[in-house]
Amino acid sequence: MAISRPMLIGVTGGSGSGKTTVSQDIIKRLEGESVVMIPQDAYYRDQSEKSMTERRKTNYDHPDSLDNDLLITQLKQLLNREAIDQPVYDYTNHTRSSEKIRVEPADVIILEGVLLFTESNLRDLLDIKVYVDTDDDLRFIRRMQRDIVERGRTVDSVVNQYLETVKPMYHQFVEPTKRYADIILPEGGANVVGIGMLEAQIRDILNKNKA
Ligand SMILES: Nc1ncnc2c1ncn2[C@@H]1O[C@H](COP(=O)(O)OP(=O)(O)O)[C@@H](O)[C@H]1O
Ligand SMILES: Nc1ccn([C@@H]2O[C@H](COP(=O)(O)O)[C@@H](O)[C@H]2O)c(=O)n1
Repeated sequence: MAISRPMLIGVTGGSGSGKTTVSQDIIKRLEGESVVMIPQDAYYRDQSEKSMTERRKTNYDHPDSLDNDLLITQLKQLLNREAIDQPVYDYTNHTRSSEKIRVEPADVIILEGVLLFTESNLRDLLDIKVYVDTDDDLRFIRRMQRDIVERGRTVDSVVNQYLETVKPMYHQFVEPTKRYADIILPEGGANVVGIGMLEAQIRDILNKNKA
């Protein structure tokens, strides 16, 4: 039985904090329930008109780099139980790919991304706000390993980007939004107790809405 209104959970925190890991763990724990995950990264602006040199200079940790209007429109569609055609982001080429993913509505929508709580229009849609809080050094190490293996980056490019934009923007735009969180989850995916409590809260809301 579907619940009356889908539940929207926002999982934010710095790059490499474990947002994706936590979100995937929640989805695994909620097996059998109707759950979908939306990455905010899919809504980075299209830059196909720009040269590769220009794309490399973009500040991807500033709120203006994201098309939050499209994200909010599509979230409202999912909340109204309408399917969406979600954009797909290509990190190697720093732009949207030509593909789109059809996402069907679900009872639980997990939205994860670095800049979820900066804009009140987006924040106000979230039923549960989670901030994954992981030390800067761990986040940097994890990002370095991941970006080289999965996002086509070099050691130099990861280090330069981190010092020029990722770190200063984190302290300017991301970390201050911790105060909006309902739940602060230290250590991300390793925090089984915290994730278990989040799972219990989601199940509680689901069961109340099904009754
Ligand atoms: N607790 C952890 N211990 C070790 N590695 C982790 C842990 N959590 C996440 N990672 C790894 O760190 C990288 C970044 O994690 P991810 O969940 O993608 O972070 P985010 O979505 O916040 O950028 C991934 O390669 C992931 O496998
Ligand atoms: N072309 C791009 C677009 C984004 N990024 C970085 O992605 C980070 C957010 O994703 P996480 O999975 O790490 O949360 C963000 O910090 C951007 O710097 C990029 O490097 N290139």
